[in-house]
Amino acid sequence: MHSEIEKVLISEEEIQEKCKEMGAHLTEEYKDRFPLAVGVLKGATPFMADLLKRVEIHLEMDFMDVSSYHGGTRSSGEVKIVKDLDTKVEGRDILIIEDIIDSGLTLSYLVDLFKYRQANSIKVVTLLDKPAGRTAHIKADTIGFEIPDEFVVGYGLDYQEKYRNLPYIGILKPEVYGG
Ligand SMILES: O=P(O)(O)OC[C@H]1O[C@H](OP(=O)(O)OP(=O)(O)O)[C@H](O)[C@@H]1O
Ligand code: HPA
Ligand SMILES: [Mg+2]
Repeated sequence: MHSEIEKVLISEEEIQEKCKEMGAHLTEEYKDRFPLAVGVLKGATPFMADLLKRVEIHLEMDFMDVSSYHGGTRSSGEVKIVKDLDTKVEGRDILIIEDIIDSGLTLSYLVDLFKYRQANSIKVVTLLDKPAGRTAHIKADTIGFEIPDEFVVGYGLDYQEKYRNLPYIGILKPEVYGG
C-alpha cells in the first residue's frame, strides 16, 4: 500500500498534533453547551475519532452518510443521502466534521439541510481544505490544513474505496490511476 504513494503530504505526527490543537479550540468554543457532532461518512471517521478524543466537554455523536464521488476523483455534482441522522436537529448546536472540503457541494448540501431542520447553530470543522477545487460558495469555520489542487488519499480519504486506512495524507503515484 505505501509503495503506491508518491509523496506524503501530511504526516501522522502532524495530523495528531493538529487534532490536539483543534480539540482545545472546540473545548473552549463549546464550553457550557452540548453540541451534536455530525460525522460525514465514510471519509471523516478517522479524523472524527482522533479529534473528539481531544474535546473535553460533553457532546453527542451521530453520523450521516452522503456520497457524491462514488469512489472516483471527481464529484458527480449530485449529493445523495445514503444514511440520515438518528438525532433531531431542531434547536441543537451542530458541529459538522469533515475530512475534506473540495468542491464544497457536500458541505453546502448539509448546511442547507440543517438550516431547514432548524438547528440553533451550525459550525464546520474540516481536516483539509482544498480551496482551488471550490464550486460552491462555502467555508469551514475551523480548518486543519490547506492543501494544493491535488487528489489526496489516506486517513479516511479514498480512491476507489482504498487507502482510507493509511495513517497519513498522501498523493498516489500516477500509474495507480492509469491501471
Ligand atoms: O467538497 P466536495 O467536493 O463535496 O468533497 C468532499 C466530500 O467528498 C468526500 O466524500 P465522498 O462523497 O467521496 O464519500 P466518502 O466519504 O464515503 O468517500 C469527502 O469525504 C467529503 O465528504
Ligand atoms: O482529494 C480528494 N481525495 C479523496 N476524496 C476526495 N473527495 C473530495 N476530494 C477528495
Ligand atoms: Mg470518497
